[in-house]
Amino acid sequence: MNSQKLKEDALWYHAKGRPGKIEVKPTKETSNQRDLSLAYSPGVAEPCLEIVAAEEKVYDYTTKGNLVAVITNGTAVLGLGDIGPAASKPVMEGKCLLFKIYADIDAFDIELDTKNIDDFVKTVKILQPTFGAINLEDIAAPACFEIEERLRKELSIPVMHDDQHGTAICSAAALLNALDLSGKDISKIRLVVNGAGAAAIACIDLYVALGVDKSNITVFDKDGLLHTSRANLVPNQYKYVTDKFAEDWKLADALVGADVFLGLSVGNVVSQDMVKSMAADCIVFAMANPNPEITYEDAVAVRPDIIMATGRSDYPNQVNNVLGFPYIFRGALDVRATTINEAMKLAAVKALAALAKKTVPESVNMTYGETNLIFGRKYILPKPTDPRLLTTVAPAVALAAMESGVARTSITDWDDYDMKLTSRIGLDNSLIRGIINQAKQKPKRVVFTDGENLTVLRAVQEVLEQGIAIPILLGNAIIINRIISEHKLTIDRVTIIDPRSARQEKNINAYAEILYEKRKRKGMTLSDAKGLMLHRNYYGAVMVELGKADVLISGLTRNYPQTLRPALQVIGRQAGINKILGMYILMSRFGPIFLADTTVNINPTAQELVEIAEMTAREVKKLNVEPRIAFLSYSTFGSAEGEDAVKMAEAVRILHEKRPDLIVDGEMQAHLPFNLNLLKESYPFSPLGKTGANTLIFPNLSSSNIAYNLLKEIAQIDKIGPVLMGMKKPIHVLQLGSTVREIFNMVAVAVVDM
Ligand SMILES: NC(=O)C1=CN([C@@H]2O[C@H](COP(=O)(O)OP(=O)(O)OC[C@H]3O[C@@H](n4cnc5c(N)ncnc54)[C@H](OP(=O)(O)O)[C@@H]3O)[C@@H](O)[C@H]2O)C=CC1
Ligand SMILES: CC(=O)C(=O)O
Ligand SMILES: [Mg+2]
Repeated sequence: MNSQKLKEDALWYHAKGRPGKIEVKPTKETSNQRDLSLAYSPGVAEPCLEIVAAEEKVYDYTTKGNLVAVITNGTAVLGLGDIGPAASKPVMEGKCLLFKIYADIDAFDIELDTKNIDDFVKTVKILQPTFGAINLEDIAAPACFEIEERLRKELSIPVMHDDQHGTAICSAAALLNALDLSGKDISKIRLVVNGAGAAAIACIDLYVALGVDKSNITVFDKDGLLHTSRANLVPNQYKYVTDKFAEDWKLADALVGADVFLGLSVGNVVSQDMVKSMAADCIVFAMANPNPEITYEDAVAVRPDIIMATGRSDYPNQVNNVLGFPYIFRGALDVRATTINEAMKLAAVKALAALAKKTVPESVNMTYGETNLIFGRKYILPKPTDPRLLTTVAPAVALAAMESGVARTSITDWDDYDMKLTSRIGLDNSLIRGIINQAKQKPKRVVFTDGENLTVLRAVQEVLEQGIAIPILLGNAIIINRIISEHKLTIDRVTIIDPRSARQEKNINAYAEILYEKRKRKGMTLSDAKGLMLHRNYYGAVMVELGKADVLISGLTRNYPQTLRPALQVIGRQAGINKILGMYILMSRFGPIFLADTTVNINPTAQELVEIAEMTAREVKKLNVEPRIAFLSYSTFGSAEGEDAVKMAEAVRILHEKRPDLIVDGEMQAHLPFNLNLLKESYPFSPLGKTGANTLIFPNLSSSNIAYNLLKEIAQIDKIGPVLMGMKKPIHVLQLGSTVREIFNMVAVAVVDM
């Protein structure tokens, strides 16, 4: 993306809707007078009194145990420098967002308008009762060293300066793995560091703890080499002064023959010549944000043997503290640690380094558009979207806290902890990101029958921008171009076809012949077929049938069967398939939930439900998710009588016999596969007891349709669909009211679903 476009998009992203990136949401019901009298006066007095009697109870009755303050004074914001507290707020909100999406930690940003160390420390100390932990962020050295040290001493909750220790932990894991790949001995490497601030000094401290020889380290800041003669250094920096070289030694001199370069300073201060001069198999971590000390392209262009990393997500090897802080704090909070100590930091380093050597889940490969991410020079650390980070790093940190005696509670059932961690983060984002990336690899020609619809056109613009498909629009070109220009959309070089225009007459005649051949023994005349071909749903369907397009996206309509009819008449079902059916994907906090059949079969028999479940399972697998299927009912394992309950039980029986490879159970009430404690306790025999269900089969169309509409409206859950299954070619009908994002996601799924 070019920098002007990035600027526009980033500003729009931050300003749209509710400005900013985070909000506060109640976690308890507040719908009636009773709820309110519990939430607030008089009921609220009761937890207050409990906490008065035993202060630890604050963790049981309030958000404290899951609440982190992200605190800054805006003096070293990314590599932007001292931009002040207000301007730092977008970055701090960003950190809060990352805490939430990666580790389900609630975080508030607090920007303090002071550079006075005493005021800073005093303020944070006063804030202590509110929070479970303090994440200090983007506070410049040397003040940050004293601030952190004093707060760690004076507070009884964990305090970590992320730019120091989060960065040190992630880059140390990267260094261990890079040395492993280059076959170098940590005690012998020559390390050159640019930047002697918060991040750099903490990284060097940790590298030394891991075995780097202090006498092999040279450090530079804005004023040059950290030399024994320098008078303007603080004790933390003074640890790394040298007298081996002249005071005016330059970075370029130091890099000759160096094994490792660590950049935590500002962008574009390292040249290609400097990298060229480094030792064989050199390691370059250019970690300044947003612009690294040298760009990835420039560095690898001159050194094919390099192991290169930056802080950015758009190149291989992102070494960024986002791989650390969410999980370090998660582990610390979960055992109510009093601090984050060296043992916990080292545990995080080892967990991160080891995770990079494990087989990468398919969902992560898909997210990055890779076919096979594997430990090596371009993959030395896990990717930030890897869901295993939470279940790997947080337990390692929690265990280290327990073993080193700083935990106030312990975890005893680690399997249960693993399950709780998994359920904290839905896999929804990674699923759709994976699908989008897969679509980008092989974009297909998608014909949109509603080319004159603004929502469709907005989605088409997004499709073009992300390169997931090659759109073809059906509709009147004058109308379409007018909408594009009125709404300042950037849709160019797109094919527009108007079946009603004179230019299409030849095609209409040829396409009508196709339809006529298929329907002539079902009462259709050639003239009927010609008339129908003027309708875009018929015209689009024939395009797909003839291979002039790969996918048809039609709708937006309330009348689903009517919109589907042209596709059924022209394209028809896959061989051997008796049913077509629709599936919705709901992006829930439990991860993606697949619902079927939500669109076609009004009252399927047990046998038909078996077919629906098998087809749905196949589709879910195509999206790289292992289906775990629950057959839903008002009855659980025979608890109630009735035709529908018996039908569902019968379908499960058939499926157990026919497909022992599938994880299936039921009939069961809808809450059970999402309330694992209850399911395990009451029905320990159920194969869904361990992980719950992600694929829900409904007894009939009424129940499925009601369920997904209720869920999406009341819970405001994003949905994709309906994904139509069983057709010979990918045809999908949008529902009236589909949003731009829903249409875009539908296109991505349709492209992948071929
Ligand atoms: N990838 C990641 O995960 C992380 C990256 N960073 C990045 O590291 C950088 C530093 O952050 P942080 O340590 O918090 O900030 P600090 O302000 O504490 O430190 C900045 C350091 O860089 C030095 N510096 C500035 N300009 C130059 C230059 N031209 N040549 C050499 N040194 C220079 C400063 O020297 P002086 O004191 O003389 O001004 C100072 O020592 C930022 O770009 C930040 O985005 C930080 C944390 C995590
Ligand atoms: C990543 C980060 O914390 C920084 O660049 O400051
Ligand atoms: Mg930072």
